[in-house]
Amino acid sequence: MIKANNLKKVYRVGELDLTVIDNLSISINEGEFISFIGPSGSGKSTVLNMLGCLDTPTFGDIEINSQDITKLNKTQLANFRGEHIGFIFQSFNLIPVLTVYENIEYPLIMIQNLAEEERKLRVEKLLKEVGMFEHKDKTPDKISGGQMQRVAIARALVTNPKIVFADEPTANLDSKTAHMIIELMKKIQKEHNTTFVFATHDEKIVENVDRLITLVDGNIVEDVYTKRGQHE
Ligand SMILES: Nc1ncnc2c1ncn2[C@@H]1O[C@H](COP(=O)(O)OP(=O)(O)OP(=O)(O)O)[C@@H](O)[C@H]1O
Repeated sequence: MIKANNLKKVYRVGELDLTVIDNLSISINEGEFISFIGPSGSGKSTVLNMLGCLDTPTFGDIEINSQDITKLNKTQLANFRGEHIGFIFQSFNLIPVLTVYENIEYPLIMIQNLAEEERKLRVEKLLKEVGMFEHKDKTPDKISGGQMQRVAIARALVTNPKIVFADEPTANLDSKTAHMIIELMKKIQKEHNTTFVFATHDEKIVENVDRLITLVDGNIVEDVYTKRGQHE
């Protein structure tokens, strides 16, 4: 489903070339619940952004659903991302002037040309799935952080992506809410066979994934299937 070969990412900082990812290769299978872990600055977000088509590698290639995305131009890449990939961020990134309903509907208007009735069906189904139907007409300032992340999850899923990337999705949530959000993502993974790829420091996510990939200084130093992944 995802195959990355010899990825390298170099940032130009002033006069210096800073190599933050160096010769990284990885395969991720359909339906995996997987996380990148590692110290701050080890390159987790950089890898997630490249695999998720938000950023491009300096060298190397990435294949997603048999498409080499490093061959696509900017517009093609944005379209590909809209069709195949969902993103969940630490800071939720909801649009403040739109209601909960409109935030979830937004990718369908922007990316997929769907009839209004089909949009309504999809948005309402997801509102129910993430437990936010009764809050659908509120703006983000009227709901809690956990509820905002539920909306962000629904927004990430509304285009029916096969892969969802989640960068520190629980970092701004209290422990109990974080737990509920992880359970919600696990449920979605099981029911839809959606691949979830996390970057996190959160032990609660680490305890729940099938596979853990440890990054240090932009390299994979460990790639293990957890007991949960082996037995289920
Ligand atoms: N746009 C950029 N320009 C220059 N350097 C960058 C840029 N983005 C990230 N870096 C550097 O790349 C390295 C990896 O950063 P990255 O955010 O991917 O790490 P991370 O493991 O996700 O860290 P954290 O756990 O703190 O979020 C860091 O040294 C960071 O300073």
